[in-house]
Amino acid sequence: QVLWNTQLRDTSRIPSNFSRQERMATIEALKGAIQIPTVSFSHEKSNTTALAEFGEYIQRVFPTVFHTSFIKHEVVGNYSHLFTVQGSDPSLQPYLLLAHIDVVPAPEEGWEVPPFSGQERDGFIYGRGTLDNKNSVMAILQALELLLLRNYTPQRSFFIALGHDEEISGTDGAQKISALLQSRGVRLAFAVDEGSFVVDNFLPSLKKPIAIIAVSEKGAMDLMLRVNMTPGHSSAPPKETTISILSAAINQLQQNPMPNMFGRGQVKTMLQQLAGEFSSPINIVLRNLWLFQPFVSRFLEKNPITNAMIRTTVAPTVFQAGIKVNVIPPVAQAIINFRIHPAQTVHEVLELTKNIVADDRVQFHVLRAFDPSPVSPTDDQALGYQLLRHTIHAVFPEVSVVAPGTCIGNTDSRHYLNLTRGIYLFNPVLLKPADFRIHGVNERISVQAYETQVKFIFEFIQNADMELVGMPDSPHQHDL
Ligand SMILES: CCCCCCCC/C=C\CCCCCCCC(=O)N[C@@H](Cc1ccccc1)C(=O)O
Ligand SMILES: [Zn+2]
Ligand SMILES: [Zn+2]
Repeated sequence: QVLWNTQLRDTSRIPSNFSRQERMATIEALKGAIQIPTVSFSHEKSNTTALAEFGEYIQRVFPTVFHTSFIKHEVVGNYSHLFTVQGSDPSLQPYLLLAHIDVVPAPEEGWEVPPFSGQERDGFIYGRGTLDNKNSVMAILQALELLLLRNYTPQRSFFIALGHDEEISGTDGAQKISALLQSRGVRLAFAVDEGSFVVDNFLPSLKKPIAIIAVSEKGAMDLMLRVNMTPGHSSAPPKETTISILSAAINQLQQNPMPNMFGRGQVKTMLQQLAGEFSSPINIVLRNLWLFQPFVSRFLEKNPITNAMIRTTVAPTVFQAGIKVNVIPPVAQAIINFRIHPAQTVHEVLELTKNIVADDRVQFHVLRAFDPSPVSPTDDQALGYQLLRHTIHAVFPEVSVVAPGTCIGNTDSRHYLNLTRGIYLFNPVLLKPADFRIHGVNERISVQAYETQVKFIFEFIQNADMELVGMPDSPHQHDL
């Protein structure tokens, strides 16, 4: 167990108490950020005007961050932002806080308020980006602004990287920032990005909120399936057409899911650590997975999020075929989006897919693919994990267990694997099942949850300066 020195090195810890005026300004700043429609539509199309406006907006809202002598601000890839916060103790390895300023499109249908209005209703701020991921962009800068206004000077250096194209790959933003840091010889102690939450009532028999820190992220593959045939007159159709052959291939994939990998990823460890949080008899079941593993793994398949944690998922997302009502279509093609379980590889999933489809008339074209990310350490020496765990317990006293998990989506963080093996995906936001609206309609964050996120980062930055007894870079180890 890591021991925490109860005192800060210089005993000048700043309490996370904010005035009413500061809290109001914090909420208004987030609303203003939501109102700038920084939408990434595709590689070819993003709202660059909004991305540029967002850069000006953060300068206006966080003047102290931009005018502090030990903070350097750089624009990378035209619209991404890198902040270098120089700490006073060069013996401490720096860390990185990540977030992204772009959002997915939000057609107005189904929204209770316009998606880029940032309106507040019943204690919630609504809008595209309130959870993914302007909350993090704004909370990081807000917490730093508030610390600087209280004359905070960090001991451990850190970087803040705000990508502008996470929703379409991160190749112009995160990838370029990462290359820039690498060219400067930076090695990071750890990085923290979006990708998991504090969840309440996520499973019916969980008694209290739990915090899941994702320590690995799934791989991905966009696979195009294509069928070609000689076109003909629809009045005399052949027994099978390009559309029916392709549909049958997709149906095969839906009827034959990828194998259940429970026991070969983070989920088993996560459930074992959470066992005590469940009421009886589930706690008994989870304490005896040697016996109940088959039952538990089948249970997890029933919920789309837990199912995604235990297997490679297969989602047909694009289907194109047909050129005219009376022409047998010459081509039918579909894109299948796979999210690859950490215990599998792109190669394995591709081979499995070909075997499941088992039809030579279907061609396979890999459009984009990457393997799952390596599992980040969670042991006593893992500074990033321990700092998050400690800060979670301090800021979310209602959370009794912090457990490692797997991120079912992808984040900018994979572009930083060249700088650290300690990548932790955690958004310090408490979510109830009704608030899982990322990429959906009526995305929202409660005012309280956002204020807590700012408080969390305010505490986290200070905790990163705290003396961790037994950590490799503790400069005071010789005192022990
Ligand atoms: C007992 C079980 C507890 C489980 C708790 C689970 C809590 C977390 C659940 C879900 C969190 C999902 C977060 C996903 C973040 C993904 C961010 C994102 O949308 N990224 C895009 C990136 C991308 C990828 C490919 C093409 C374009 C963009 C994505 O993954 O689609
Ligand atoms: Zn995101
Ligand atoms: Zn997203």
